[in-house]
Amino acid sequence: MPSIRAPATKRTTTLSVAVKCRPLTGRERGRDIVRVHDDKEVLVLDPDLSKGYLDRIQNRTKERRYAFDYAFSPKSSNLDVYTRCIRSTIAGVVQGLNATVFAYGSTGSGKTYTMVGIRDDPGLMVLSLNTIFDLIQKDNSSDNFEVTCSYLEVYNEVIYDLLEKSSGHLELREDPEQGIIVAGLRSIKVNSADRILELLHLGNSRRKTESTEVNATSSRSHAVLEINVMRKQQKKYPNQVIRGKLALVDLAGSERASETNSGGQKLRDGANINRSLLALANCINALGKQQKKGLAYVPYRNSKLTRILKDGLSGNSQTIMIATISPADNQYHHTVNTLKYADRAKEIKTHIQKNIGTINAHVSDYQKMIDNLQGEVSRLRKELAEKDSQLNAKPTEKTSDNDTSWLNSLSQETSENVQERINLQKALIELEETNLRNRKELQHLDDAIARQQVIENDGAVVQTLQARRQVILDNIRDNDELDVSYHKEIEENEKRRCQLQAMIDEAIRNNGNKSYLGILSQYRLLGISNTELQFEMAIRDQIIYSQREAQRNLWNLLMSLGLDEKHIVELGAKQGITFEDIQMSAPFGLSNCAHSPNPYSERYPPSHHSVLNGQPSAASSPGFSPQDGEFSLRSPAVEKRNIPPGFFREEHHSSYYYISANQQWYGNQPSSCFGALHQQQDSWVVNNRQEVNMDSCIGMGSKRDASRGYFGNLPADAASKFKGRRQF
Ligand SMILES: Nc1ncnc2c1ncn2[C@@H]1O[C@H](COP(=O)(O)OP(=O)(O)OP(=O)(O)O)[C@@H](O)[C@H]1O
Repeated sequence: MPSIRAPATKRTTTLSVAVKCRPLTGRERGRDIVRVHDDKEVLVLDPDLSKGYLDRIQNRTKERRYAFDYAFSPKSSNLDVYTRCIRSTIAGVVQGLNATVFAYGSTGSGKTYTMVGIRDDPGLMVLSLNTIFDLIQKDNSSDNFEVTCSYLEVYNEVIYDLLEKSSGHLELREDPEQGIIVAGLRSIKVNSADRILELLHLGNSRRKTESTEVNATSSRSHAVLEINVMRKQQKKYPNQVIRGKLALVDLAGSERASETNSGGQKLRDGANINRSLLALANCINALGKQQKKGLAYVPYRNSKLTRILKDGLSGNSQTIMIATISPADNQYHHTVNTLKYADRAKEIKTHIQKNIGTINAHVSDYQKMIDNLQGEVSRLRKELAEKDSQLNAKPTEKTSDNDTSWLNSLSQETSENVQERINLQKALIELEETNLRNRKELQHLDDAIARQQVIENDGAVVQTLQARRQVILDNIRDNDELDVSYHKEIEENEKRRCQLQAMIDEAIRNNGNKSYLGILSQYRLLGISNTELQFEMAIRDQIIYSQREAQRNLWNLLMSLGLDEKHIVELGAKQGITFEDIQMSAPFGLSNCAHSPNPYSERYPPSHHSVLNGQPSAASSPGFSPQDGEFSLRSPAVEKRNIPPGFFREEHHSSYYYISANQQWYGNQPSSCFGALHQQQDSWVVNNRQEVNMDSCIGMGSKRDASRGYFGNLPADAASKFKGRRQF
């Protein structure tokens, strides 16, 4: 009998930003221009000493002032940083939460010093590890713990395993359950902080560093240390596993070629470092914008670094950014630049939830359809492996070494070309998805404006709607530009594919060796079907991911309809579904719902539209529900009353089926801003108009929604558009 797990509650949290200013180093001759006030404020003075009082009051100086969650002066030690802004987060990792700490700043600003540290001032990596093992030792439950650790670097857009002596190139893979994973990365079981420190030192000795003008030991790669803590319960839920993950990231520093005085390989490294940091900065920008303006496309796919950091930037992670700066006057531009990004990062929201699973967490834990999809994935994988081995089969007639190496490099290039194509196509899908929702909202806004104008020509409501309309138009324009650039990249990719094909055709024409020709043409055919298979696998992974989210929504919906856990379990049993491991964790932000008349409001997950930490969330009002196509303005009075939020996916993508966030509860029945809700068969209706449909809550790509086919969570028009373009 299939069984599903009750989903853990998600909590929306804001990325914490700490700024750390290092002392002037012995190599620096400059003036100290950074001041830290009240442990939160950073003031950067104008490096030009000639500017006086008059310039200042006339706003002609380059003086800049910023406020952050935490700010540390050069006198602060790594332990100070750790105690104030990291330690409490680390405790969550042992309880099954994910956390990311990353240091961001220009070259020589103190990132490695902060993350790794020195003997007398151990860095955040060392301090965090000590805490994890301390907490495990002090834990007085009977739970079993297992700690594993991996350490990688991204150098020139290639991933290496720092725990392997001579690591090959590693690839990223998207797993529907775990998100982005690095295929083949070694994960070592460890029993003490000392053992991890040993591994850390070993890894650091393998890391690519160079001496530059700015920093004697400048890191040329981004390093990610990941610690996984698995907790197996012994008593209450013996088959339950809780997994926490801590990612500690030491980024390479941005630099100017003129400053680092580098050439050749160093210059190329610098360009690559800057490119990936630019990709990170673009993601930070887009995420910051998203919080202020709603849907904006976040270009994670533009670098390996941003793909690896995706969870830390917007997914399931409590994230802390440590922006490191130098106090020297000649670093003014770098310092202000770092602070600008740090300031934007303050807006970023992530959504954390406990990672609870079962020891036998397996596909069979999910509904039958997911089983089928998963089965198909393995079938395709097998087929792929078979085709790969056919490709590698030795030719009957011996080919020369030259031919073999030529074939190998051709094969390598073709597979890179294919991979790039898949990445671009996936990015396009996400982009189109965002745009479709934007256009749908625009359409509803136009309707709402027209309706409202009948009542009041240019009143406050119309103005708010129009302001929102402008924001959506801006987003659409930005996304369209991005769309054009992706299409250009696809054209380039296609050109290269044709060139590769022409090379093969040419070889076929010029080579008299029959079996060699056979291999070449077979290779070409298999290459094409390989691409198709990989693509189908990627799409299926996406569907599985959506299905799991749909299960969460189904659970939440049943809760919202007033059923308690017991009822849901009974209902599930009647349908042949077993709900197990019911672990709805303590509700978050309950204080905000304290006056809710709904007896079940405490179970509600937080939403974009809810009031968080006493602050209305940025995405609130006006409210738009793409699922039911409804647009509504909530009055401030409604906001203040902290209505129980509705249910919807919290990720910015794939949120087609969220349910109206405007429901309020009176007595035992939900109502909405549009009027009372009445239950009619399996859906709720508002004044006879369908509001919440069970089908739509069960989700996209469900059995009842077969028309979506492979394109699971894409609306049919996006899918058909995409299908039309699909030509490898
Ligand atoms: N808080 C600090 N106290 C004393 N010295 C520091 C401090 N922070 C950094 N330094 C010194 O500043 C120099 C540069 O630091 P570090 O190597 O950590 O910079 P980085 O940002 O990692 O640079 P890159 O991006 O080039 O790798 C080093 O000599 C380091 O010892």
